[in-house]
Amino acid sequence: MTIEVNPVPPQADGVEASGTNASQTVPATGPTTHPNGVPVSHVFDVDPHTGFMAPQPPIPRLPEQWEQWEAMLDLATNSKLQCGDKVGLTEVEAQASESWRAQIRKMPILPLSPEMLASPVLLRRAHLVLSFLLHFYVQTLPPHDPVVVPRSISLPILRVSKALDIPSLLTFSDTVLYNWDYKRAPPKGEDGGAAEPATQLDNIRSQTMFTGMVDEEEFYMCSARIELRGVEALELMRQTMDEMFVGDTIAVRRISDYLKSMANVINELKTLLLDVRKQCDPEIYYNQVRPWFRGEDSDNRKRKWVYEGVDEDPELSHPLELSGPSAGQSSLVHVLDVFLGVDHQSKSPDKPSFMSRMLTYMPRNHRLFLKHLSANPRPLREFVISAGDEELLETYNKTVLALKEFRDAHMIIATLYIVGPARRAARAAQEALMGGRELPDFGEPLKGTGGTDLVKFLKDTRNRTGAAMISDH
Ligand code: HEM
Repeated sequence: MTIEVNPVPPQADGVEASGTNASQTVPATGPTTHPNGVPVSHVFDVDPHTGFMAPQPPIPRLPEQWEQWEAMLDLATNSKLQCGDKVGLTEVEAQASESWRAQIRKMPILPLSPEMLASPVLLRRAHLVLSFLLHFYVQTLPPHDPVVVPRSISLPILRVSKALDIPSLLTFSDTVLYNWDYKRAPPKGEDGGAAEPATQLDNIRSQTMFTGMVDEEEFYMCSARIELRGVEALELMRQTMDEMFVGDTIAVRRISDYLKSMANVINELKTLLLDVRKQCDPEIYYNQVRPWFRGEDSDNRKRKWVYEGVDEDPELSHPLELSGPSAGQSSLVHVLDVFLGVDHQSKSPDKPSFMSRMLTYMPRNHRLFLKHLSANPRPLREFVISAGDEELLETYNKTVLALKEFRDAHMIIATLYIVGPARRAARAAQEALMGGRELPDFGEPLKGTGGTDLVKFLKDTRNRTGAAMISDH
């Protein structure tokens, strides 16, 4: 059970926790507990209560020093800026965008300060704010203009991204993991402390959005709920790995029970995914929310994104690839794949698979956690094969089936939210152009925000999941 892992920084063998003040290091492989008793997950910023989500609501605003970034983001959202290629964009809307962009170009290049560089919490909010500004800037441009990101955004976002070791554009961590708050203060839990976030799935909201519409918020919160509900799967995974370490008959029974529970959790993740339909309208999502996410590789006109000033700073380099945010960057789903032994490796050696490309878009410590997990010397799938236990084999297969069914549901959602609206938008555009004559087919396959040929890609990942099931003869 291995996954492809892109190059990681030198601390891969001994990782510093960035979400806490902890400075323990752990080896890159081994059991789920560090020799000095610290759970491995703590070191990787995987919280026992919120998993890959920030353990507490992230800071909603940067300190005064960086107020200009926050103020420009407020201005963009309050002015309800519109994408430059929106059908029927009015002159007033185009001018509002141009005036906002002119202010961005005049904004000074704010330095990061040692305090920010030492604080993951500040860096994450800075990445979030700057990447929303970046996407507002790029996507409001007139469709034929070149994409030149002004220094006031390009230099700080490149520096912040370098410090966090993630790409310099909007990622899943900006829209979901580090972009949440409670709607109301959480009630008290049984122990008198605040109730577990995983019990508060209907009590969470987004902090920052492009449109402020409920459809956009529900799109982010659907993923957030899946991350929080998935925390139980992470715990079951940990318990399974500890039992595999023991490996006797009692351990096999326990693992079987843990896998049964995990299949139930994955079934619930599927329900949470399908629930996105309750408050996120597919046409609104496709036409008004999704266009903001486009990265360089899903630009309709294949424009390059030029980050102004990058050549003037020897510490910086031009980004090599820029895919927009996708829940394909959710570490939780990758972890389930790795744990169950689903193989997403690319079959062509010089072309990394989408799944392995998406690792580079995840927070560094989550990427390292995946690397740690995939280096596990006792993978579950092999354990199940060698145990030769009928019940264990059956529960393992049922858990893999649950993940495959999650992906079946995901294909339904992608069809509903992208394929259908894309057809309708193309038909409407053609009818306007051709006075209702017969339409030609799509010239190119539909692209996901992560730049994939989405229909083929999603079918492939679904089929690869099913292929992990073990036949019993
Ligand atoms: C309206 C909701 C959603 C839509 C329209 C959607 C659409 C897509 C598309 C088009 C892709 C192809 C990759 C790309 O180019 O971006 C993708 C990939 C992916 N999405 Fe979603 N998605 C949605 C919600 C979710 C949620 C809530 C999750 C779970 C956290 C999720 C998990 C994934 C994963 C893991 C992949 C990688 C491919 C795979 O593992 O099958 N998606 N999604």
